[in-house]
Amino acid sequence: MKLGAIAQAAGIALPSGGEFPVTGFAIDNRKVAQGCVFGAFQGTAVNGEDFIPAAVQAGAVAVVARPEARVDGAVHIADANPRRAFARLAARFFTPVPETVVAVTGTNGKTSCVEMTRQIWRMCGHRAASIGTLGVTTSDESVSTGLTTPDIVTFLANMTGLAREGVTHVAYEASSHGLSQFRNEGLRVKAGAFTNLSRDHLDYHKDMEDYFAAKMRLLSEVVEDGGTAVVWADDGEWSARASEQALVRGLSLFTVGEKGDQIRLLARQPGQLGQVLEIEFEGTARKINLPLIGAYQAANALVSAGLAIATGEEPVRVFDALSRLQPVRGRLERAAINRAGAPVYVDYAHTPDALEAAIAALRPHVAGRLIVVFGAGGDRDAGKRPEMGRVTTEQADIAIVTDDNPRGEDPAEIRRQILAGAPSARETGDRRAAITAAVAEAGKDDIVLIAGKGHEQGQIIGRGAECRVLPFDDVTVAREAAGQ
Ligand SMILES: CC(=O)N[C@H]1[C@@H](OP(=O)(O)OP(=O)(O)OC[C@H]2O[C@@H](n3ccc(=O)[nH]c3=O)[C@H](O)[C@@H]2O)O[C@H](CO)[C@@H](O)[C@@H]1O[C@H](C)C(=O)N[C@@H](C)C(=O)N[C@H](CCC(=O)O)C(=O)O
Ligand SMILES: Nc1ncnc2c1ncn2[C@@H]1O[C@H](COP(=O)(O)OP(=O)(O)OP(=O)(O)O)[C@@H](O)[C@H]1O
Ligand SMILES: N[C@H](CCC[C@H](N)C(=O)O)C(=O)O
Ligand SMILES: [Mg+2]
Repeated sequence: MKLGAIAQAAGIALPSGGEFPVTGFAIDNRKVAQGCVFGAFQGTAVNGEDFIPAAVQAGAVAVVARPEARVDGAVHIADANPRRAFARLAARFFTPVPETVVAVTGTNGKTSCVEMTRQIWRMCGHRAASIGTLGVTTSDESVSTGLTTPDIVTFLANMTGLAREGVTHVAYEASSHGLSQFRNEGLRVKAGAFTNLSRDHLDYHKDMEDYFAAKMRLLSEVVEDGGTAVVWADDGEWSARASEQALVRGLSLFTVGEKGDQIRLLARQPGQLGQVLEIEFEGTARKINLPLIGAYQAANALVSAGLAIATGEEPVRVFDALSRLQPVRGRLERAAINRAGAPVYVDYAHTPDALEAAIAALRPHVAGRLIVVFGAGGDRDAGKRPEMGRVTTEQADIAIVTDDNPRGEDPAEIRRQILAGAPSARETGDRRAAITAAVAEAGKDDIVLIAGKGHEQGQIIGRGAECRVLPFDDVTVAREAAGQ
């Protein structure tokens, strides 16, 4: 494909003709091959513009960069927002792409929703995939990309790869980092979902308004004209504002929840291994036997149903599929039962709100004590740490603070910050020791919740060149602690 044709299709002006072929796109000079278009972006760690000469040396034929950047020896595609311009160009290069694409944003529930949406589509007979924290997942396999929202080149290349394999439906996770860095653009996104907003990532976003604005780009720009916004209606002001954003943009609005207009949750009865949901859809009441516990999983299942309906699935088949959903890896996953008979759950709660939701999900099942083992990641929002401590000590019976990916920080200092909000909590830095102690202590009426790492397979220690990932899997450690 010639650069001129790509630029024309993307609606981007070129300084010269562009009568030469493009062989690929790269945002890292180390990945540039002869004939590539290089995107030079100012990052949080380094300035990509510093790598323009190296990229040209490696064969870049064009560089997308700010007008003030200096480009010698290649076409300078100047744009005040180079990430967006690059994404638009790259999206013209990577074809084909799956026909039906939806995206999910929100603080918690993105991974769960994209995975449940994938499962519903599959049960409706489609070849479907999801892209997010768990990686690129199809019915056959799951391949990690390392980030929730991969970089734009990986993202589009994956989309094309999936389309070539015959995948027609993809649900992807749009993190706030991904949205603000234009890591997922240029596709025809038929529907976008908003799950909720609560404290996270305030190391990256200035404040909650800034964080919300990043998420709202999904509804204001990424979803295609005439598309649908599926909004969880029960998150107060944030839900109201997301709905308003959808209407201002002229999207169809599909709201879900107790306050939902399209799928209304009328009642929820927790059972031993699942729950019965009573819902109303288009004036008809229905009962759904959801084989997953917790209000939060009910919310995610209904948002996912909304996405499937918004993309044309038969509502009856969609609601039927909910009763056959498989658990999402590391989300309230029952990892083991200890010798006394106490179940041990692993969950990915790593925000105050998620801890509250995970504890609330288990509470109806606890006759004795709920023992929670948790920590907070290093080099991430520090302000959430005391809040995580406070919520957990308030809602659990025993709270044990431990390490969760300290990265470049001193783990003792992270624990100290959590403990500032949780003076009554215990402290055991070594995660294996903390899990082992919790599992050993649980009696037959108790439940253990191990929060924060979910599906993760490693403990990240150190930063930059010093960074090491020590193998660690909460589920395996829980099983070992339970003698299984
Ligand atoms: C803060 C953040 O989001 N950083 C991500 C972002 O980096 P950045 O654009 O700021 O890039 P940078 O490292 O400063 O480099 C600037 C530019 O120079 C280029 N470069 C850099 C070095 C070099 O030798 N040559 C070169 O060309 C880089 O490719 C980049 O384009 O873009 C990079 C490429 O896509 C990501 O690898 C990087 O993720 C870092 C490792 C990270 O930890 N990100 C986390 C916080 C993250 O993104 N998390 C979210 C949300 C999680 C969730 O809640 O689910 C996610 O979507 O995963
Ligand atoms: N709808 C929800 N409401 C409140 N809490 C939720 C909800 N969905 C999930 N959670 C909590 O958040 C945790 C993470 O869920 P999930 O992985 O689906 O979210 P995510 O948005 O993808 O997270 P991340 O930002 O880390 O990618 C769950 O283990 C649970 O504790
Ligand atoms: N996507 C999330 C994952 C957090 C998981 C937790 N285990 C941690 O390391 O903080 C983040 O990057 O903030
Ligand atoms: Mg996720």
